[in-house]
Amino acid sequence: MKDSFLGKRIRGGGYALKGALLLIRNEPSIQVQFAIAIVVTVAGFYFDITKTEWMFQCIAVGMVMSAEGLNTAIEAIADFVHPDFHQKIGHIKDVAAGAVCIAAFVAIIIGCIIYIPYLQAL
Ligand SMILES: Nc1ncnc2c1ncn2[C@@H]1O[C@H](COP(=O)(O)OP(=O)(O)OP(=O)(O)O)[C@@H](O)[C@H]1O
Repeated sequence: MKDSFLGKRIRGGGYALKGALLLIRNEPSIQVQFAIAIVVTVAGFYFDITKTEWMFQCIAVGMVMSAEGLNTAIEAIADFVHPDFHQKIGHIKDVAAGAVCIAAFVAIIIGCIIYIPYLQAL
């Protein structure tokens, strides 16, 4: 079982889960996004949003947190391979942060499309 196809997949899933927990425990930006995810989940139940809205909301939350996780990994690699100041490292980090910015911008638009009509109906 240990080195079987299924065993390797299960072990890989365990490492990935460990990585997700490490991000939530140690990364302030992920912690903020996790808190926002909880708030919008509560809002989703409060306003009784539709199944489609739940799907878009879940995709938006997953997209932002995944992008932030990858950004964190890229920053860690950049600092590991080149701990000193370097223009190229700055560019790499800016581009990685830019990806998070795009994901967050799209998530904000999705949030507005979902919740503005519910807020107007209050
Ligand atoms: N080694 C470096 N060389 C050149 N510029 C850097 C370097 N490290 C950081 N920078 C610049 O500073 C910005 C912030 O980098 P930093 O690694 O502090 O990211 P951060 O977004 O503050 O991440 P975190 O808050 O997760 O530590 C980068 O986007 C880049 O423009």
